[in-house]
Amino acid sequence: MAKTRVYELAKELRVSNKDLMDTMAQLGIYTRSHMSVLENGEVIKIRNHYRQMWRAARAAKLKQQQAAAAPPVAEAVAPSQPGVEKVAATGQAQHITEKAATGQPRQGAAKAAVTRPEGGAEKAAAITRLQQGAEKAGAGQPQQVSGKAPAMPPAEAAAKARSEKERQLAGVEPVPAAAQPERPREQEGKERSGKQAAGKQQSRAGGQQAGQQPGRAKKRQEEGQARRRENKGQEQEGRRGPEREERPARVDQQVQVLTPAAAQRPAGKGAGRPAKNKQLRIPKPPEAVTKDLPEKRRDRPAGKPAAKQAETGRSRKLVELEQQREERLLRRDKDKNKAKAAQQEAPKVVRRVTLTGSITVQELAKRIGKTAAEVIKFLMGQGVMATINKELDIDTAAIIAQDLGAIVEVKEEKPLTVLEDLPDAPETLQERPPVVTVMGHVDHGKTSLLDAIRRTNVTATEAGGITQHIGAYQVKVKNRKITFLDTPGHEAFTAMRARGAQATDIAILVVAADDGVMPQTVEAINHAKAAGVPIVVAINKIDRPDANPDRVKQQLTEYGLVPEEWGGDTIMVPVSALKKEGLNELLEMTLLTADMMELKANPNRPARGIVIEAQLDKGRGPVATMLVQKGTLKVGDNLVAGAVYGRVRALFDDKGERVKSAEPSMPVEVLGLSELPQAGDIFQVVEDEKLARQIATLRQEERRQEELKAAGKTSLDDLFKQMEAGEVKELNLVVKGDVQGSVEALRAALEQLSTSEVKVNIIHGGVGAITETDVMLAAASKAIIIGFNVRPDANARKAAEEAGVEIRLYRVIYEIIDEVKAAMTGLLEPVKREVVLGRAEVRATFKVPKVGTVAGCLVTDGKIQNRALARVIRDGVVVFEGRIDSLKRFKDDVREVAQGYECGIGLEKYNDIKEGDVIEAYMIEEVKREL
Ligand SMILES: Nc1nc2c(ncn2[C@@H]2O[C@H](COP(=O)(O)OP(=O)(O)OP(=O)(O)O)[C@@H](O)[C@H]2O)c(=O)[nH]1
Repeated sequence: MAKTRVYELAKELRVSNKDLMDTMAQLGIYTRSHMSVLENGEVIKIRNHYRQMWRAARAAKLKQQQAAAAPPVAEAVAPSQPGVEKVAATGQAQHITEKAATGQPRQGAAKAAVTRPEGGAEKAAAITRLQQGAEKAGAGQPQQVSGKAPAMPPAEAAAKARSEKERQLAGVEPVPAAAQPERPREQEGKERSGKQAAGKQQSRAGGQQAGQQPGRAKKRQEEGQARRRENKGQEQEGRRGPEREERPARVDQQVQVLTPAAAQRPAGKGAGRPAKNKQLRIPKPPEAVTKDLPEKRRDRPAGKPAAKQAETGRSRKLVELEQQREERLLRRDKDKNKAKAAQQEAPKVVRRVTLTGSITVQELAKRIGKTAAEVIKFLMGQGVMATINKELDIDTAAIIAQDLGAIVEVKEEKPLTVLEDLPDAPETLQERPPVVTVMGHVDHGKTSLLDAIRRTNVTATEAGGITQHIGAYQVKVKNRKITFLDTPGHEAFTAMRARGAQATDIAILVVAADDGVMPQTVEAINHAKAAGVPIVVAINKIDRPDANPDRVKQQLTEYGLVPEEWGGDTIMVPVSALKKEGLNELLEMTLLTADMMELKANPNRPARGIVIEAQLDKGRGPVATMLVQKGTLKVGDNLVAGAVYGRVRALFDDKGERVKSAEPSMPVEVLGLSELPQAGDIFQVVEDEKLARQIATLRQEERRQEELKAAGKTSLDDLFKQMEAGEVKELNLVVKGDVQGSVEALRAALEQLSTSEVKVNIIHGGVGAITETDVMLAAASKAIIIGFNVRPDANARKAAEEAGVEIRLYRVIYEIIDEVKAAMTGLLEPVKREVVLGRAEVRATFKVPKVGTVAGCLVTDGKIQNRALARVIRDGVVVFEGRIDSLKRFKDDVREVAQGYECGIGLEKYNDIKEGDVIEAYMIEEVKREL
């Protein structure tokens, strides 16, 4: 579709470019110049605006005209419709009389000037002639007619119509058809008094007589010629069939019954006509006509049969036939008008439409209660060619719907992948069990404690103990439940947090009373703190002779955990998992903490929760352990879990028993998923499987895209950019060092770098190599790992790569401080980037004395430069990195060899080159950092 430029639209709307651009600005459409291209929606909006302005102006003018035209409309006559004029022209004086008496249309006169500008001159002349003819025919006193209300000469009428049109276009109030109000009165008077208005034949005879009168012959001849010209065109139209006759009916708004004046019509041939023929049609206001009728129809002159008859002097028979035909058509018009009036009387239904995105023509039509054809027609009117299946953008659709009479509400559609977690009304919330995770240093007794709790509180009633089926279970304490996530360590914890999910309400930190606070204890504290989860400390192994709970308490204060008895707010319970001592107290304290947290959920809603773990079962397919957080999960529910979907086929509780539903905080094993979800994925019940599948598919695609990007994580290099963009307000760091002293020093120095814009947060500091756990914590907290004199182990490196966590390694403490500082101020050193120059494939190898092994190569890609950095790649693995030592073409040393040429390459201090290896030449380029 062709684009519309501002100046084109200005031309079309007949306004200046500046005026148009001013109006556009009012409409909120801004363009640079008159050459700017406008969107279709904008063009429609502007056109509609102008159209509305014009309508308003016309309506105002019409009102003024009506107000100015006293005496009442009933006395005015100015037949505006082709049918009316036609009847009059055939000499049917009584028609004119009736119409004049019912007062049709001064409006019509104005309309003739307004809406039929082109034909205005001719029409004015025709009207004048018709009136003359009618008067003569009716009264038989032409002298009186001409004396009282001299007919406007055609030229004058044409000029008048033209000036009327010009005024209209110029926005000047047109003068109401000044000469016309007098005529109807005359006609009416004459026709009422004179019995001469007896019928068509008489009037025709009158016309003929008048034509024979001496002195008038010339005038009649002129008029006859003018009429011939008009009627020629009309005759052609007449041949197009009844369609033409129907047109006035389309314009009509209502049908008026016979007026008293018409009822008193004298007897004659016309009197024998059915009463329905005397019904008058009131035309629509001019603007409606202008809108509804195409230009060519509006321009059409009228009065065909009268002129035709007068001109050709056809036989009476013919005229009668014609008259009958007209009557038939008028009857049809009347029926149509009746139906139309009935339609118009019916209450108008205004549709309310909510648009959420693009929509097809067909769908829009359906929504606004129109036919597709109506919408297409509207679009065509705006210069937009559309098919039924054309997709309309939301703005265009809104404009169309509004213009076609609907009330439109536009709502942007949320991406389908995001399932909104609707908040529950406070009154729907009910208390739910707390979800607890046990954390602590290795061998401090996490597993023993979980076991002891389970055995004392779950198995007590069941002989022979219980086999735990899933990675979570519930225990009962004083008729209240506590849910334990059986995932010792931080893996599940951090994995979940990395996905933005938080399953845990409370963390139980296990510290062995004989061992005290250890590195993983600190890690656990930092994890819990980063997640904002309250900690209940279980000081374990108090049965041990060397147990020293107070020392543990003392150590914990260093990490901000101060026991209640020392004035702090951390609950610390001495326990022995081995001896099952203090367990109830620990559980009670846990419940107390939960009470303070007021953990509530609405069980009466579609379930939502977290995937705790998932595995593929040979017989049962994907099996996921899920923790319901809100609502109740039921068998048969359709759900989406991360990027997978499914329908709950069966539910099993922590004892492996089949259940029908799972309430908030209940862990449950779910069967029926399409694939394996990931730990930490959020699951949500949706209405139907189709929607679930749709969301899951979109999420899969989204995840793929995210993996490709692997960006979005904080990195020191673009820290400043992220700070500027307001994306980063806190710089989270995980600091690992070789000794505790350096870690502490680093922590203090880095924290001091905090500014008003960015706070430096050391979320974890520890001694030893960078581990996978560090990476997981960093990933969950969007942190950067700083390694001082330590290196990441293989797993950590891999995990960091996968999670997109940045690990920065240093050997000098000041370097760390300087770099973080520089990153925060956007002044980091230029980035070094590798640029590959080219590749060469080794086709043969030669041993050259004193030089070593030389590779005979073909440059397959780019170029190879002498002394360039190079690496040898064998089966996709880099086996050597160094520099090109020699480069020869035949026996000559060359600086570079281009693609497609053979060459000999010698590598610096590397002779183990083999046939099939690829030598990649590259250089390191310094790229200036962009702020
Ligand atoms: N004396 C005594 N020993 C305990 C107690 N709790 C655990 N242990 C012992 O401590 C050792 C480690 O206990 P676990 O429960 O495996 O400790 P953990 O923290 O789960 O260890 P990881 O699973 O390796 O992280 C075992 O030999 C337990 O028997 C206790 O309360 N008293």
